[in-house]
Amino acid sequence: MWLGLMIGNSRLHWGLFVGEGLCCAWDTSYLSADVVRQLAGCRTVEDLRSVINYTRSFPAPLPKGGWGVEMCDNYKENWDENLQSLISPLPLVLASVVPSETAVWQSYLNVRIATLNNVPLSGLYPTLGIDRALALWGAGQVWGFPMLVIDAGTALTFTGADCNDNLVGGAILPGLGLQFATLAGKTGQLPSVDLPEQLPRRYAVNTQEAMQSGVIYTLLAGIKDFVAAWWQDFPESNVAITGGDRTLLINYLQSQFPKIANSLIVEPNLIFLGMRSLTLH
Ligand SMILES: Nc1ncnc2c1ncn2[C@@H]1O[C@H](COP(=O)(O)OP(=O)(O)O)[C@@H](O)[C@H]1O
Ligand SMILES: CC(C)(COP(=O)(O)O)[C@@H](O)C(=O)NCCC(=O)O
Ligand SMILES: [K+]
Repeated sequence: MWLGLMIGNSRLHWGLFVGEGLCCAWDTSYLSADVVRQLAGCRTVEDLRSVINYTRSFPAPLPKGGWGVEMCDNYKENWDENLQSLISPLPLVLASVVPSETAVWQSYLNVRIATLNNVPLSGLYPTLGIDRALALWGAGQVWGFPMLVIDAGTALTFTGADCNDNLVGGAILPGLGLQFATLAGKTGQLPSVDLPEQLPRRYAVNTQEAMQSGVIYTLLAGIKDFVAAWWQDFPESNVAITGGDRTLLINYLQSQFPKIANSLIVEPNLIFLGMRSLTLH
């Protein structure tokens, strides 16, 4: 058993694995050095449960048809045994795009840091985000290359590889939350605005809806353009979407560009699908 941890710019993403089987995944906020020490002392899954201030129920097995289901079933059968048999500290594979948060984990004794060198894609440039490389590798492993990954996280990224598992490249822009936060934070009169569940009307007659319209319609047009351009070059390619805003974005896309929405693979755990097949744990 081992833990996968992806440190993103908004929060921590966790996966609990048995071998290459992903048993459950959840998110938390950043943890203090003190909690990291407690985590290292966990001897059972129950300990883990009490130490990590999880935001979703844990352990929440992945939905049927999820990843490593065979492993999970096997794991559930032996649940009691597994509760007793945690190696302590539990092996941790850590990937991070936030160096200041990585430092907090240096005290954890059983940690391996995943780097670009561990990702079997070619043509990676040295400063590429490890989250982007892992998500692309994970998606390509499951659905094949060529592949384009859209990660709707703090930043929104496009990352694509061709049929030779070679990075073609991609793009980075502010994610949905960041766009709204920037508007509210860097102007004198614009308010904080929540992301609407549904696509707002395009022509707004109040400030909040005008901000929602501007950010969302422009982002949707951008996504459409990137995906269309990718399909021109790689007509047979799958396109996968992940990240904390994926569900909202799919809802909006469904209203505005249903063809694109229906052709996207929506998968919250792309990074862990990439992490599970690295040969470092
Ligand atoms: N509980 C939450 N905490 C933070 N962001 C959340 C949460 N639930 C949904 N989100 C959305 O997820 C986005 C961040 O995506 P995520 O993939 O978690 O980021 P990162 O990987 O960069 O840490 C935010 O823009 C926000 O709109
Ligand atoms: C682009 C990112 C900020 C995305 O981070 P996230 O929104 O997932 O937290 C991260 O992948 C990163 O810091 N990348 C380094 C630059 C690059 O990928 O070219
Ligand atoms: K991300």
